[in-house]
Amino acid sequence: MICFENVSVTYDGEASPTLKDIDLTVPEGELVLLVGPSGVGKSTLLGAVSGLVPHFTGGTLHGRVTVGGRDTRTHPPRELADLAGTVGQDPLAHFVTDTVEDELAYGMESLGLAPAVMRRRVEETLDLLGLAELRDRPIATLSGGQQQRVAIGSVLTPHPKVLVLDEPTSALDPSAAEDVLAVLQRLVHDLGTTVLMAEHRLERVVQYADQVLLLPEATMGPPADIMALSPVHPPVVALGRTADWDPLPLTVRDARRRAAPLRARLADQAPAPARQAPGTTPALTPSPLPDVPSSTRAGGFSLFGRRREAGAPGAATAAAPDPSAPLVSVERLAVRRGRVEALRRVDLQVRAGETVALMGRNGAGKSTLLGTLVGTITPASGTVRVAGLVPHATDPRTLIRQVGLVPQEPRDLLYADTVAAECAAADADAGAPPGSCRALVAELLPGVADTTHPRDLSEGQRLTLALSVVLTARPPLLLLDEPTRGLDYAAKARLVTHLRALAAEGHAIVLATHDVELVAELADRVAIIAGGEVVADGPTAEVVVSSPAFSPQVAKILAPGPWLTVEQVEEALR
Ligand SMILES: Nc1ncnc2c1ncn2[C@@H]1O[C@H](COP(=O)(O)OP(=O)(O)OP(=O)(O)O)[C@@H](O)[C@H]1O
Ligand SMILES: Nc1ncnc2c1ncn2[C@@H]1O[C@H](COP(=O)(O)OP(=O)(O)OP(=O)(O)O)[C@@H](O)[C@H]1O
Repeated sequence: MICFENVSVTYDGEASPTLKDIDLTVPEGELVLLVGPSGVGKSTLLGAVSGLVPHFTGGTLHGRVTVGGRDTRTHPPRELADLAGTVGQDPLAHFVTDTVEDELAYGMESLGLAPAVMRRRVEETLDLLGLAELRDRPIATLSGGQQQRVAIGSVLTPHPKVLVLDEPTSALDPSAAEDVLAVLQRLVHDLGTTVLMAEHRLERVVQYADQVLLLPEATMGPPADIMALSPVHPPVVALGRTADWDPLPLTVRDARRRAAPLRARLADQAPAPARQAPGTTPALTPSPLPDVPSSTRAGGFSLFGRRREAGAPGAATAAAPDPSAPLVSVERLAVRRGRVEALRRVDLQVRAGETVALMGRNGAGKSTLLGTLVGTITPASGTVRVAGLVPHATDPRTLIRQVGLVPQEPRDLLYADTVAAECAAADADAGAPPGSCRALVAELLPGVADTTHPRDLSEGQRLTLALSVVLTARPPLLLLDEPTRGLDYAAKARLVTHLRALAAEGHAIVLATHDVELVAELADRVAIIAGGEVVADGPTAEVVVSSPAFSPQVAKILAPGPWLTVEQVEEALR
């Protein structure tokens, strides 16, 4: 159904091709999973199928890509719309209408489907993707995960023969991801739809794949064969490799069947805490917490995406911190966003050196809570204090000394024309030695070019740049909203090492994430938010294992043992 014949893609200004001599065939009615390290060219390959590469991205494509027999070089994306539905990494770029219901109907309207058919499919899709309550909502007011569901729903309604999906579950909560994958599997099995999907969180998807395509080699084969050699693989495969299980399990169920001897070996041991020893320094030499920068960044944006009032004097002064007091103190917090009561009766305390994960369904209120901590969202009632300051009433230049946010959309933080310029501005803002931010980018994700425009970076590269900009400022409180989209497992591991080291130095970290594996590796505590309220708050090991949706794979495989990560098991077996 999809054919690549000797395909190479070279972006303008690049010396070497991003994709080189790719030959492959995706058969009709199969779900093929595209995997590979961050920045290897997965989105480029998907873009060549949907026709976005090179029609919209620029660059040169050599060779031939056909979808259902149509050559994507001579058929621009609109001439493929009846055949292939595409969801890219940025749902906002995808939307053409303003409300959820209109967006679900739009693709069918352009294809001229009968109104009765359109009505039925919109209703079906609203139910399938849990969007019924949001049907009249303006898309701009939805949470990140809610937007991603709408983007997926809008390509499902026209029933295309081919679906091209770029990290379709990256902003979804674990159960929403399962729902979406179950829908895709049903389309593949019942309607013979062909799905080509790139995804980093293989623990969510690998069991649904008929074949896996690994870049940069462009090797394609059965999932177990490819996972045996792939540098990117989910924890279940890493555990299988550690325990020498053959054949390699791809699902928790398969692994549990083999795990009895391993469980017995581990029975009298306790996991080492998944933390770096205190005093271990991060790869970058720590600089003192920055003073208020005298320069403002070009465009006047602060590190948390708010326009600075140039020259405005500080509205509040930082009180000398009391070391015994929590760095973050939230009491009886309520927040309204339009008609929505996004948070109510929220209490949360975070101390210096603690890492707290906020988890919960899409739309639960996680980003809203981070927004109140960084002062971009004003409470309706209750109190929020960060280092003794009231964030929404504090001058950004004062607050920036205490708190930095990597937003869910890293683009919101980036405005320079090149990676190098972005990093230089971050160093200047933070008062850090020149080169600090650039060194951090290189440490977290090697291979990012200095001269690339942040717009042209891959998803993982762009997130790494945004993370580096904020981490360079080294604020006492670090807020990270879904900090692993687009990151491969190795980049995630390096980020975890860096964040652990910062926590060991006394920085507090609050992250909102659906990445249960990251939480298992990193967080001391987990707070689960549901319907705007904190419904659980406790040590990671206790909270995540009490809910299958938030449990990492290792915990499920080795239950009732207390193990959360492959790293802990490896250490115990040494
Ligand atoms: N329009 C463009 N112009 C120039 N370079 C580009 C453009 N789009 C992508 N690139 C570069 O091509 C490389 C591959 O990017 P691509 O987005 O295809 O990677 P990816 O495998 O999807 O990454 P991720 O896993 O982070 O999403 C990256 O180095 C990126 O900087
Ligand atoms: N500007 C807005 N106007 C109205 N409602 C909004 C607005 N922004 C967010 N909301 C609503 O507030 C609620 C909380 O949204 P929030 O973004 O905090 O959720 P979240 O837990 O971060 O979700 P996700 O996991 O999908 O990112 C959701 O119901 C969302 O639809």
